[in-house]
Amino acid sequence: MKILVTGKSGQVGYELERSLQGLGEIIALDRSQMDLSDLIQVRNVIREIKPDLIVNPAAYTAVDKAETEVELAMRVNGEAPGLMAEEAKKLGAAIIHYSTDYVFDGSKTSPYVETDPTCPINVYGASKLAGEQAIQAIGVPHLILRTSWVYGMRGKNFLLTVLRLAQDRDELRIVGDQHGAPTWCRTISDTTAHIVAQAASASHSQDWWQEKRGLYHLTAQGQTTWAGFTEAILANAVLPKKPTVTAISTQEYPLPAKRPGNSVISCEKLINAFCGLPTWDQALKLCQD
Ligand SMILES: NC(=O)C1=CN([C@@H]2O[C@H](COP(=O)(O)OP(=O)(O)OC[C@H]3O[C@@H](n4cnc5c(N)ncnc54)[C@H](OP(=O)(O)O)[C@@H]3O)[C@@H](O)[C@H]2O)C=CC1
Ligand SMILES: Cc1cn([C@H]2C[C@H](O)[C@@H](COP(=O)(O)OP(=O)(O)O[C@H]3O[C@@H](C)C(=O)[C@@H](O)[C@H]3O)O2)c(=O)[nH]c1=O
Repeated sequence: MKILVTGKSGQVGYELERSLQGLGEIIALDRSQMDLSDLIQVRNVIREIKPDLIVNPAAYTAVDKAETEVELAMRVNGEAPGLMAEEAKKLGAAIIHYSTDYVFDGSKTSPYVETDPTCPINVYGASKLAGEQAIQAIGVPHLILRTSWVYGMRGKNFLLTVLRLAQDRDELRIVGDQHGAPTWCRTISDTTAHIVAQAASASHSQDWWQEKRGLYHLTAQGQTTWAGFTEAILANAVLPKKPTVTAISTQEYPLPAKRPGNSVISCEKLINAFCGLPTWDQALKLCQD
């Protein structure tokens, strides 16, 4: 099986290249080899490689910048996934795509399930929702995996921001009224590999995709706030001196893009269909080990 992975320098893309080893011929590309803002290039690269499966973690993820780069965010997150799905369909291939908790407005008081209505409150969320809908409209075998608050030991993420700020600050003032599940990028890549292995070992691949295709939530289990996440990061870290953490309200940390208050998404559907998931604090410890 030939597997095309996009965005190989990103957090999830980097881990996917490792997690998918042994499941087929992995062709992992970075932005310079396949730029999702160049739809003609995307089409040509897919036609040249002719993958059996496209795994697409590449995305425009700069949440605040997206508010002013609307057209670019929409092309990369909204249009390119639809084009990839279209090309996959022509090849008889399947596509696995990632989306976000930011497709919701965060007003629900319990975890969001896959059938809950979406209502993004920022451009990034709207662009990711457009990508989901574009794939769903094509009628190709697909999995859309919505995740949240992704971190790892490389790239740009909240964990590394906290460790950097901790070096020269006595106090970290962090939002404590947004709730979600921090998710290690390796949890996402390993779970994806588990699913791909299951699909590959099915006696009738088409029946497997027919049965399993669709939208799933994939995050670590349990929930916290950004302030709670910060406390846990600092507790695991070995530092000469640790700053105190003060939980503040969203209004006290104004940013260009709005964030949902409740970002917790239920993973029951994925757990029942595929495999279990670690709790966010277990995974964080492993990541920081
Ligand atoms: N990060 C998070 O907190 C969350 C992410 N997600 C989703 O999970 C998926 C994986 O995210 P994650 O790995 O964390 O994201 P990262 O920001 O770590 O990586 C994104 C990757 O996409 C690449 N990329 C950006 N623009 C383009 C482009 N025009 N063409 C090709 N590649 C491009 C980046 O390239 P370069 O390295 O050159 O910049 C980078 O390698 C995405 O779909 C994201 O929307 C969902 C919830 C939370
Ligand atoms: C650095 C810092 C951030 N914050 C707040 C701002 C924000 O509400 C929260 C998280 O900040 P960030 O800007 O890192 O997070 P953000 O970019 O909003 O993260 C999101 O990224 C996209 C890609 C997703 O899909 C989401 O699931 C989510 O992970 O922490 C503080 O309160 N104090 C601080 O010192």
